[in-house]
Amino acid sequence: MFHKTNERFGGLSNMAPGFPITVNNSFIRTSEALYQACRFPHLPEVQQLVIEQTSPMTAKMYARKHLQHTREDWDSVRVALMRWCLRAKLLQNQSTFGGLLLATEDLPIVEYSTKDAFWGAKPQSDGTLVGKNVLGRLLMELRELYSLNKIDCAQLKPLNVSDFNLFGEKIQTLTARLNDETKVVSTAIYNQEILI
Ligand SMILES: Nc1nc(O)c(N)c(N[C@@H]2O[C@H](COP(=O)(O)O)[C@@H](O)[C@H]2O)n1
Repeated sequence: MFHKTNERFGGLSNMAPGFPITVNNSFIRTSEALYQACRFPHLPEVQQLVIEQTSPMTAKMYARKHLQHTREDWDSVRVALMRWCLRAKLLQNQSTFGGLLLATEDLPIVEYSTKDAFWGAKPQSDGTLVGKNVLGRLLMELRELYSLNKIDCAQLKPLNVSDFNLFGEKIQTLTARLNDETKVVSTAIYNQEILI
């Protein structure tokens, strides 16, 4: 289970600092900011302000102010967008985020949340956690693919949804960061698997 970003597995949270993502040459501090920016592909100026926020929570709060302008199909694409944002976080932070994911071994991953029973699970009076835990499920899915070397560790193609844009331009294929040592090893294994 993860809750606060400064705890052992806090890096699994989209709110965790230290796992930046570069999209179309734009530096994005957190997967939360990237995910929230994806609400507004038709409003580059709102995306800019979301991404400029120095904390992921203020990025989310800023997006909240513009909720009424969220893309109309949001509810049907948000899980796929979150999956893609997590893939992007992993692609460009393999030695850190990838290491953390693998360190969870085969434990269940649950985001403890007092308010969000969709992405996470909420504590009940009997001590259990109840919720859809969609973020935890996506993280477990990603962990499985990553641990089985079933992920391309060199690049990530844009998601196949309409208007997948950042600052007025189509999101291009993302590439891994060159100084991410784990990537090199994982990519080699991935490529071997493809070649076999
Ligand atoms: N308000 C809030 N505080 C936190 O500490 C959280 N971890 C979250 N959850 C994250 O919010 C994102 C979803 O945002 P939407 O509600 O869909 O706009 C997602 O990253 C959750 O993990 N929320």
